[in-house]
Amino acid sequence: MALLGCGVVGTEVVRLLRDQADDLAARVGAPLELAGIAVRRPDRVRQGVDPALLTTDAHALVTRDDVDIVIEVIGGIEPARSLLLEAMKSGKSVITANKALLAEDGATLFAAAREYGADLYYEASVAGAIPLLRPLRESLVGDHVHRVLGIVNGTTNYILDQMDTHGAGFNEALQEAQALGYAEADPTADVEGFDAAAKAAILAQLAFHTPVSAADVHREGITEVTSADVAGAKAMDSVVKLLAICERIPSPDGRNGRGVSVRVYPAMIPRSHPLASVREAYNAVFVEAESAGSLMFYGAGAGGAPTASAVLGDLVAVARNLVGGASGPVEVTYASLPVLPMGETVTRYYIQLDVADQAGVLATVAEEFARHGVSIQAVRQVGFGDDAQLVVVTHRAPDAALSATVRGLRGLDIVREVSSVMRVEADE
Ligand SMILES: NC(=O)C1=CN([C@@H]2O[C@H](COP(=O)(O)OP(=O)(O)OC[C@H]3O[C@@H](n4cnc5c(N)ncnc54)[C@H](O)[C@@H]3O)[C@@H](O)[C@H]2O)C=CC1
Ligand SMILES: N[C@@H](CC=O)C(=O)O
Ligand code: NA
Repeated sequence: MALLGCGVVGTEVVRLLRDQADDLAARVGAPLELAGIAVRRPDRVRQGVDPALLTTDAHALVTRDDVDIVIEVIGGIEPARSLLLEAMKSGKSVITANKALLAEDGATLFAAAREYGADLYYEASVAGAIPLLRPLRESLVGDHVHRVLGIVNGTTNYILDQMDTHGAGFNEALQEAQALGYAEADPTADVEGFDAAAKAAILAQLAFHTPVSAADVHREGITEVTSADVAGAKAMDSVVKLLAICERIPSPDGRNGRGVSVRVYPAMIPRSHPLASVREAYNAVFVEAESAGSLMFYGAGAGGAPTASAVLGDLVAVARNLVGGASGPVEVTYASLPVLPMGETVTRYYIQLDVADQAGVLATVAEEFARHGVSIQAVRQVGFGDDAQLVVVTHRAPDAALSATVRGLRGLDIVREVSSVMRVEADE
C-alpha cells in the first residue's frame, strides 16, 4: 500500500502499521506492506519512519504495480483529487480523511469508484475516530433517517469549551488546539465553520441519499461569538456549541419530505442536554431514524492517533475485500431531495438588546416581533437605567422572519444595540 502525506495523521498511521503489523496481518489474512510514503520534504527527520520509503513523486507512487491500496492524508483539493482519481483508475482501493475534497467534489470521486469498481472508504473524514459513516453507509441503510445533529469539529469545540469553563480568550485557545494537532492546516477552515460544513454535507448525503456539497450548506463559524454571547448562555443555564444539523423537512403528504436542511452555526443549548457535556476536542452526533430511534455517537473527533484509528479500520476493511474478492458499499443519491434555503428553516432565537429604560419600550419591542409573525416565548429585563437590557427568547419561526425581526429591532430608536443574537437548539 501507499501513504500520501506524513503529517499529524500520516505519522500515526505509520506508527500503527508498524506496531500492530502482526495483528493487522492476522485480521486481514495477508500482510500489509507499506511500499512508499509521498511527502513534500523528504529531508525532514520523521521519528519511526524509514527514510527509504519516502518519495516526492506521489503520482508515480499511486500507479505502482506493488501498490493496491492508497491512503490519502494530504488534505486540500489538489493534488489530492488527481492522486485519488489516478489511483482508482489504476485499479487501486482508496482511503481518505479529506472531508474538504469529499464535500467539494465527492461526486467525481464516487463516479470514479463506480466506473473503476474501486473501494472508496472515508470514515476518518467525519468525527475522527468515531464510527459514524460506516453505521450510516451500512448499519442504518435500511432505515429512514430524519435528522443528524451534533458537534463535528474538535477545534471549535475546544475553543468554546475553554471560553466557557476558563474564560479563555479565543486566540489563546485556538493556539492550544493547533498545538494539540486538532486544527486544519489553515485553521480558518475550523473557526469559520468550513470544516463542519464539509462534514455536514457528507453526513446529509449519506443520511438522505441525496447529493449535498459544501456549497449547499448554510455556514456560520464561531469568530463572531463574543464573551457576551457566552455569558448570556451561562445566564440561561445554557452553553454555546458549534452544531451541524442535517434535517429532513417533512411535507404534509410525502414520506420522503419536502427537502433537506443542512446547516452549521453556533447555537445555545441547555446545559442539561448531553451535547453540552461534550468537552475539549470531543465530538458527539445524534442520529434520529424512524425505526432505530435516537442513537448517540461520541468520542475523539480530532487528533493524530484517533484519526489514524479510523484510517486503519478502513484499511483492514478494504484489504479484506481484496483478499476475499469482495467490494465495499457504493454511494447512491437516488432521492435527490432539494436542499432548502436557510430562510425556510424553522429555528428559535435568543436576542439580547440594550434598550432605553422607559415606559413603552417593551410594547415597541413586542410589536416588532409581532410584525414579523414571531411569537415570544420568554422575555426578561436585566439591569435598569442606562444598563437596561432585554433578553428575548422566541418560539420557533422561519429563519427569514427571525432575521427580519433582528433587522427591524436594530432600526428602533429605543434599541441602543442588539448585543447578542444566537439560535437556540435542542431544548424542545
Ligand atoms: N488532524 C486531525 O485531527 C484530522 C485530520 N483530518 C484530515 O486528514 C488530512 C491530513 O490532516 P493532518 O495530518 O492533520 O494535516 P497535516 O498538515 O499535519 O499533514 C498533511 C501532510 O501532507 C503533506 N503534503 C502536502 N502536500 C503534499 C503533496 N503534494 N505530496 C505529499 N505530501 C504532501 C504536508 O507536508 C503535511 O506533512 C486532512 O484532510 C485533514 O482534514 C481528518 C480528521 C481529523
Ligand atoms: N480540524 C478538524 C480535524 C478533524 O476533522 C477538527 O478540529 O475537528
Ligand atoms: Na469517523
